[in-house]
Amino acid sequence: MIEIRGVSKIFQEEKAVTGLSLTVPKGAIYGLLGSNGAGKTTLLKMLAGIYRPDTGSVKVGGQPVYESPEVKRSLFFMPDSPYFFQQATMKSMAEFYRSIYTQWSQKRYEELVTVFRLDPRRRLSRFSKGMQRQAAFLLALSCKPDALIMDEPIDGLDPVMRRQIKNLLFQEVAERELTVLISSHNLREIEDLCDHVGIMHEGRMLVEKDLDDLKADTHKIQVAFRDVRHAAALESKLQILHQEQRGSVSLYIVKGERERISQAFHVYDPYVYDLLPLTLEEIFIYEMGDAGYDAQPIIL
Ligand SMILES: Nc1ncnc2c1ncn2[C@@H]1O[C@H](COP(=O)(O)OP(=O)(O)OP(=O)(O)O)[C@@H](O)[C@H]1O
Repeated sequence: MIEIRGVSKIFQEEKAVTGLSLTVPKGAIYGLLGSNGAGKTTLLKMLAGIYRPDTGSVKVGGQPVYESPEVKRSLFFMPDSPYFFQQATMKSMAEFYRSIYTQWSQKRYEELVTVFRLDPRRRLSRFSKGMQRQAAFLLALSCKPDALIMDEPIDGLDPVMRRQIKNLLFQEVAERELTVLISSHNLREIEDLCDHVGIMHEGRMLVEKDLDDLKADTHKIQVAFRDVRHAAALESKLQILHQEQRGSVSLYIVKGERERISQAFHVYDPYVYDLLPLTLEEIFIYEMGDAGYDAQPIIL
């Protein structure tokens, strides 16, 4: 559905995105993670047809986005702060979107107005930040796009609304194979929502995987050896993302196949060996550390 191939974007001297490729299959929910300034918003704006890529191609349904108004009408882009016209109400924004999106569903709009309990005649500028977010979702879903592209969409929503919106997204994906691309720093949200994840850093894609595969590929291991000198030998055999000592127990974050890792450790006959589940937040921090983007101590 979404195919980005070798895309680059430079602003003045600033390389925002460099030779990046990404694929999102139809009906998938893809989470785009990355450090601040990694190029996520720039990538989303190229995908939405707002920026023209300097090199490479951005296609949706096989058609290039930037050149095609028709393809743009099949997408809905939600920027990190919702944009509405001055003086606009939800009703007037609905009229605007209805005139642009041929797939607009008035029935869906009315259903959603009832669910969200927002007054369609009230000025959007008088809504709270969270209510504006809700209004943006409501309008986006009423447009019935084939792909929904969202930059930091969860910010400012209360937990009940988050669950509500998550359920609505799942429903759209299950019923009509909506394709979703979300950029977020909220890893817990991404973990709950997404089936594919990409991690960006300095304009490039560091890792791109199925979330289950990503978790299956990175492991947290607690181990204690009878002879501590064994630890050094392991470094040449395994891709260790992180290691720390907690008394006599060592904690390792290791990339690779579970069985192979277990075999490598068991050569040294550890008296403790536990494989523990890893959260997406841990994977993110260790992957970024591996790319040289470590959390430095900031207490001065
Ligand atoms: N319009 C612009 N003009 C000049 N430089 C820009 C512009 N937009 C983005 N950049 C630069 O491109 C790089 C990537 O920015 P971008 O906003 O895409 O990152 P991001 O991953 O969305 O960051 P964050 O997570 O902090 O929101 C940054 O170095 C930024 O300064």
